[in-house]
Amino acid sequence: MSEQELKALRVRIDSLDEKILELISDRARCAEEVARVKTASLAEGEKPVFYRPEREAAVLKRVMERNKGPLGNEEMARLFREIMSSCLALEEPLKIAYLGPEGTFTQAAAMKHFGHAVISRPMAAIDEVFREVAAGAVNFGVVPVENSTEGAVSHTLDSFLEHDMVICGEVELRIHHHLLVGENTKTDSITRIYSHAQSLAQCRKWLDAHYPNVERVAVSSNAEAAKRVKGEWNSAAIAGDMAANLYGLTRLAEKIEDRPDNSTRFLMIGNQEVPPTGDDKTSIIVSMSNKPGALHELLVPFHDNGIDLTRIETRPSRSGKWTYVFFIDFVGHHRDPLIKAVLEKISQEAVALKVLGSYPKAVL
Ligand SMILES: O=C(O)C(=O)C[C@]1(C(=O)O)C=C[C@@H](O)C=C1
Repeated sequence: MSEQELKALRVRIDSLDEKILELISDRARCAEEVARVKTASLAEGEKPVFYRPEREAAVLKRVMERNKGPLGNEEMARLFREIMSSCLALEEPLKIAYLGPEGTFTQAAAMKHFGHAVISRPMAAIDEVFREVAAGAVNFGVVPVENSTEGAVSHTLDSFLEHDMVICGEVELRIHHHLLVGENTKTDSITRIYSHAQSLAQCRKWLDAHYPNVERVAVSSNAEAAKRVKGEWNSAAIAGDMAANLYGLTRLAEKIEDRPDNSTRFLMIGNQEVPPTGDDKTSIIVSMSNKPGALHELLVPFHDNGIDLTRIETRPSRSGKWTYVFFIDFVGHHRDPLIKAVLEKISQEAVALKVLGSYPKAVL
């Protein structure tokens, strides 16, 4: 390519950037107007609801449907995700609590869902995320709920039994783990590997093959593991890219998870009900009486009405020995007439039924 051609293309890019800049500013001004309209139409004592997950899902879907390339749909939606995040911040900067410390996959999930124009606060434990939301100190919380290799995150499920929360969104993240070391680590003298218990389990086979005699130490998070390694010469950590970059660690081995499709699903928790979008999921907790066929009775209405169950998990109820609750996710919104009828049928048989929330299926 000649210098001349390159120059001409850069002039074109500059002119396109100017147009994009103008359009983004126009859009931001529109969001400010939206905020004004939302605030003006309030009844006495009513608070404006700036964040609208159902609208955000619709905007991102529309972008993906209309995208003609060459950028891929996900890439384009990520750009719009950030534009919308900044527009919302003009209306009201969202406060988000997540399972910290900084550098966890949960933080990455929070950014993927809400974008970067939020005020985010790392919490030391899942229960603290729930408490922060319940206290109204933040608008939303982000917690991991299940991993495709290791299954349910029981702390999160148990926290739903103790707190009244509304699930308002979900996001899935591909989880890649690396073996990380610090500047001072003697790589042939590693005697200890730190990570979160779930991550150690997700890399079990790799560790058995490569470090069979090294002590595996479970700590509160992957980011905490990365932090510890910085100051020690004989240890390594298993963590992801965010933690590696944050603590300046080197990747001794990359993508060491046993399953290449290893993914974690995260939930957004808050106090806000989300209206139907036509492509939603619902999460419920049900407890049945301890009698033969109880689980069958619970599942029949879903089967009879052709409702797609996406997950079912059992946990001790914590209110009696050998009694259990079921966490069920299914496709549909609790306001859909068919789903309403199914939930009514189940509640006739159940000891208790609680709808944790209906929310748009993850777009990104
Ligand atoms: O449509 C709205 O209600 C808006 O507030 C605008 C907007 C946007 O930028 O598109 C911003 C925040 C909401 O969460 C959803 C959409």
